[in-house]
Amino acid sequence: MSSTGQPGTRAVRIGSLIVGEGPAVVFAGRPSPAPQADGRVDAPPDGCRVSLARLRPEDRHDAVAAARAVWDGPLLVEPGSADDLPAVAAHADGVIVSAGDAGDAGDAGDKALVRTAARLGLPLVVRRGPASVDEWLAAAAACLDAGAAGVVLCEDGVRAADGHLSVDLGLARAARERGGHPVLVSPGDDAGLAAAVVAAGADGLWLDEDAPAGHAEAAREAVVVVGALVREERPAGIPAARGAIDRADAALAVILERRAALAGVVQRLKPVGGFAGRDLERERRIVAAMARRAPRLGEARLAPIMKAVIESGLHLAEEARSASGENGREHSPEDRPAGTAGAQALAGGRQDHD
Ligand SMILES: C=C(O[C@@H]1C=C(C(=O)O)C=C[C@H]1O)C(=O)O
Repeated sequence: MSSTGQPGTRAVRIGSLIVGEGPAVVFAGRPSPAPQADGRVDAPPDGCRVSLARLRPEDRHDAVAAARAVWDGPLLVEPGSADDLPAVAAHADGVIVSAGDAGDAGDAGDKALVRTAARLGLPLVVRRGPASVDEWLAAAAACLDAGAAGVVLCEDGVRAADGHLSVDLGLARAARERGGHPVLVSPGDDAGLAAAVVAAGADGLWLDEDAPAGHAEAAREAVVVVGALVREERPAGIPAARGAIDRADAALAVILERRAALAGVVQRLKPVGGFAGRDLERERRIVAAMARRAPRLGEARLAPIMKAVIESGLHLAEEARSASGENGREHSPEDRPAGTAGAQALAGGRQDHD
């Protein structure tokens, strides 16, 4: 955000959410306050999304109103026809349209729908479908010409006859670069692609409306951890800077947990493990290597940090060893470096919550 608190040119506001700068975002499907089978309620996504085309026309207004009744956060709605626009205007924070409808190839009715939607004073999210990058960007330009309050592109991929969804991250990246608009990617219901989406430079993703419970939360974890590593953030105030620090710390926690597990493996394999087998020359080389990637901190500041990190790992290994008897090889919890949600997110794995 700029120093005035307004989003920059790439960023688009959807309700209370800024898309395009700051953290990457996750839109889930229809909002649902329902707890899961184990009584757990998922952490809320950043936004929700309702598509009306697959509902009967007479049910659509109520569907949008029902979504708004249970969800006061950012809400995107995809109208099925111009008749749905009053409900969209009353409740939505953004309108989803198709590049094929907005661009030159759209038929008169579809183009009229997009033009009317653009005049609602809301941002438009333009799905690519089978359009080329040129057609996609031309559709985005047409939406802005028609009065849209900002445009977000969404790479929603192409579904083959066998049901397989092909999402083109390279194309999404090229369109973001060329068009200057934020880009979302829709990886179907596969939260395991969330890390790749953010690593490719997209500003967020949306999941299928029927994605299983827990997938939005898993996608969010991946987006936070990977986003902390790859997204440039220029926070303008203390709350934004603290938010960015929280995301960096989330990634740090995942790495620290993983590192402790790996150091524990070495303790069990070395002839003399734990504090008794400490290797200070190896520790010095670790700090020197890290200083090349963290030159502002440098060796002098990294050394005490890594001393604390290494000693925590040694304490953990010694505790695990005494808890599991003589050799410490059985039942060691640190044998499972991929056991946390964050680590699974980094690995692009799915979260199963059933
Ligand atoms: C892991 C080892 O044991 C100790 C812990 C280290 C670490 O956490 O990186 C490094 C050196 C040793 O003091 C090792 O020898 O590599």
